[in-house]
Amino acid sequence: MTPAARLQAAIEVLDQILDGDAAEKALSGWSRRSRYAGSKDRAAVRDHVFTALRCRRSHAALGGASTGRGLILGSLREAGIDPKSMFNGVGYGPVELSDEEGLTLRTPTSEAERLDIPDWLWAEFSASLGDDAEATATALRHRAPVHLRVNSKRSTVDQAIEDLQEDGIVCQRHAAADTALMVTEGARRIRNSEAYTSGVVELQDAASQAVVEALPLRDGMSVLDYCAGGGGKSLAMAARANLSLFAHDTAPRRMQDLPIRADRAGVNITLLEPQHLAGAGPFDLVLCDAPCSGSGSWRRSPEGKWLLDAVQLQELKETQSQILDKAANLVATGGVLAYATCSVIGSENASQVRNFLERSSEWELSSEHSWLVQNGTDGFYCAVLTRKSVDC
Ligand SMILES: C[S@@+](CC[C@H](N)C(=O)[O-])C[C@H]1O[C@@H](n2cnc3c(N)ncnc32)[C@H](O)[C@@H]1O
Repeated sequence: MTPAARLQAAIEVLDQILDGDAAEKALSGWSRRSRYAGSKDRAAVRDHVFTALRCRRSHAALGGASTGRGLILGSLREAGIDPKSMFNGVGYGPVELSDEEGLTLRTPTSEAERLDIPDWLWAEFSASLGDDAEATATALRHRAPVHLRVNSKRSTVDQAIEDLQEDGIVCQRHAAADTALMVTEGARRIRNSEAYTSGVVELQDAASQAVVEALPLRDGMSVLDYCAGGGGKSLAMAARANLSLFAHDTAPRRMQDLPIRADRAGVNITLLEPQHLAGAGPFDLVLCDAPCSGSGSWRRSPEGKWLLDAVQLQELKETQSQILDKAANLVATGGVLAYATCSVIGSENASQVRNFLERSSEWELSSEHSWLVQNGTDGFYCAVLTRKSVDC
């Protein structure tokens, strides 16, 4: 496919997404219909689509319309490419620019529009991040790096780097966590590599790994991953110590791949169905990787940025505080409750923990950590709380 034909394909996929389809569904539908497209074409179309979704507001302004065509036009203008070189009706590329499209060049007017944050959230986003708000929003407009976690049950970091190199995947250590690697070349080969299929590495953002590093895990502890989802944190915890480890999620089907992943990693994780939670515990440590706005990972899932609204954010905060209360009851005296989100919004993070501490006097804050997107990871927050001993 020519570069212009790839843009036209992205326009069609974006129109489907703007009509309500999920990005992955629209992209896989296009791939199925486009047998002529090679792997480089698919990757390029995907990149165009995700760039447009990350920068949806500013590119719509620059392109004059919130349509696939407007977004792609806006992205060319931001990149300093003359749109007429692509929108020229040649081959399978986009048809020529109309007079109106040729003229439209509205630069974003507000901070929120320029930085691609929804208006309703801008005040809270900027208050939460203070001087870091602009850098965070800017980082969220760009593609996320690919990170791997080296499974210390299977290998060392140096050995994993060598193994990956043999499969054409070049990595370097990431400063955020001692198990974290950043992939600099060959990311598309990961899933077929020997290191991945044999459980030496897992795909996981470095901040997710850092959250697990911040937990005081020791051999012999009983641990519950209360919001386990696909089990990324469970697997990372299992690799750090010999634990009696349980995974729970209110939607157990989200954990369906966890047994296979645990097998590949050579670790044991027991799935705990919601109906068995009441009789379980107490645990030495409970991790709540709570459902949240996902604002720290919007560069990976940019649709979330535009789908979230104020009502949903409020509902998420209510769920977060209920989760804290329920999970706290499962922790043994002297044990640890860890609360984490991939959000950069203060009311989902430190404020939740402050409110919890105000209503639960037997808890104290042991440590608090946050990771910023502009430092090369997803945005994350984690608080580690300790249940005071009875005689305190
Ligand atoms: C941020 S995701 C977890 C990601 C996962 N820990 C990982 O590292 O891959 C949050 C999870 O919380 C679950 N969840 C939502 N409400 C819950 C609740 N009230 N109790 C337990 N889990 C809940 C969701 O189904 C979702 O899988």
